Amino acid sequence: MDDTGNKESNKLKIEEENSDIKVQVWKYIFGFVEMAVVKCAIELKIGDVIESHGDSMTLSQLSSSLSCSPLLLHRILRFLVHRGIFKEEKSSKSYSHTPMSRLLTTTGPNSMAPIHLLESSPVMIAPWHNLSACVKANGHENGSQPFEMAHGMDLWTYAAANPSHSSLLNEGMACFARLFILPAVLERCGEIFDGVGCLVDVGGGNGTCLSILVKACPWIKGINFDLPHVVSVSKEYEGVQHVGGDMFDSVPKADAAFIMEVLHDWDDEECIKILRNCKEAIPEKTGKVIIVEIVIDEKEDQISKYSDVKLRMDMIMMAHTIKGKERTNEEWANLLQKAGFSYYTITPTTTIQSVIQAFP
Ligand SMILES: C[S@@+](CC[C@H](N)C(=O)[O-])C[C@H]1O[C@@H](n2cnc3c(N)ncnc32)[C@H](O)[C@@H]1O
Ligand SMILES: COc1ccc(-c2cc(=O)c3c(O)c(O)c(O)cc3o2)cc1
Repeated sequence: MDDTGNKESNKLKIEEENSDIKVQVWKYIFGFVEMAVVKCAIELKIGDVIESHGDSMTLSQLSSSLSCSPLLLHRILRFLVHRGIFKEEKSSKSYSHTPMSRLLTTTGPNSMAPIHLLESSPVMIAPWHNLSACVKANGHENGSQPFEMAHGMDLWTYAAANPSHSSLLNEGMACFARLFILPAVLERCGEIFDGVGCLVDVGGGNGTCLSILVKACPWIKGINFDLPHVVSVSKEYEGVQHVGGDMFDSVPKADAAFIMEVLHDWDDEECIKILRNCKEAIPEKTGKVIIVEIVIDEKEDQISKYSDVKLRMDMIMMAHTIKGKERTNEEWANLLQKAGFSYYTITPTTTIQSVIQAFP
């Protein structure tokens, strides 16, 4: 092809790429719209009403049940149906559930509402506005945290001072444990709990995780260890003892320690302190620390369908803690070595987290 031909084909390629970019750019500019409209659907209880109706519902049935504008409701449902949240049956002009919309009911074992309402709450959105300032400020010593800039204290201090937010946080985390992580851990590596008589869940939240584990592994006696303001309002579960304390001081003794989605909230120095206290709590010869956390994919051949959400979680840690982060295999190895563990294994699961077992 002569020069003119090359120039023309390059011009076409750039135009094609540009037209694609001109479409892709909107998801960054208006990315918040999906979160906000799903939040609206949850607060309207659209999913709950369709579920309790037991079948599909027409727009007028829905709008009268929800006491809301049929015109606005139609436009919200049109937006949601377009992305597979609810289904419109053209013949009967009615709406029914899809697997994704079932996650948006406000109650029941499949509800993701608590974590969505947590992430979309003003308390958790506010820190994002401080991100760039904190990224700059942390270029030097003692930079501030986005959450602290927004609320005057860190996430956990705020939760201790605001019981309603603490409940939203704990219910949200429990959602993830119940719906995603525990099923994935038990499916892929349930044998890690064989022979464990007493298991302490460090930073276990409201005990949901242990309540599921002791049902699946009835030989386990669970100790749910978290801050006093968390365990003091936690529901009682058979086989689970709630213990309040500070993981930076000490961890209750057990055959094995379990710590899920906690270490990523903290920097290396704080993680080493927590891990050393976990190591102190277990038998030197037979004990282990079971860590459930994201392992960031570094190499091209590790990239998976979960790679994007893992990086999103790393950004959430930056916005909510600045000190916390998701870690790569190498970073986990470095942390565990500094905390005095002799060896570790990493087992991927069928969700975004992996199971890291650390042995004294
Ligand atoms: C992100 S949540 C994870 C909860 C639970 N492991 C899960 O995955 O659902 C982190 C937990 O660490 C707890 N936590 C924070 N600081 C703590 C401390 N100093 N001692 C004990 N627990 C703490 C919080 O109260 C919260 O329940
Ligand atoms: C799919 O499994 C999960 C996804 C996300 C999370 C999760 C863990 C956290 O620790 C966490 C957090 O600390 C936080 O401040 C936040 O806003 C969200 C969040 O999500 C767990 C499991």
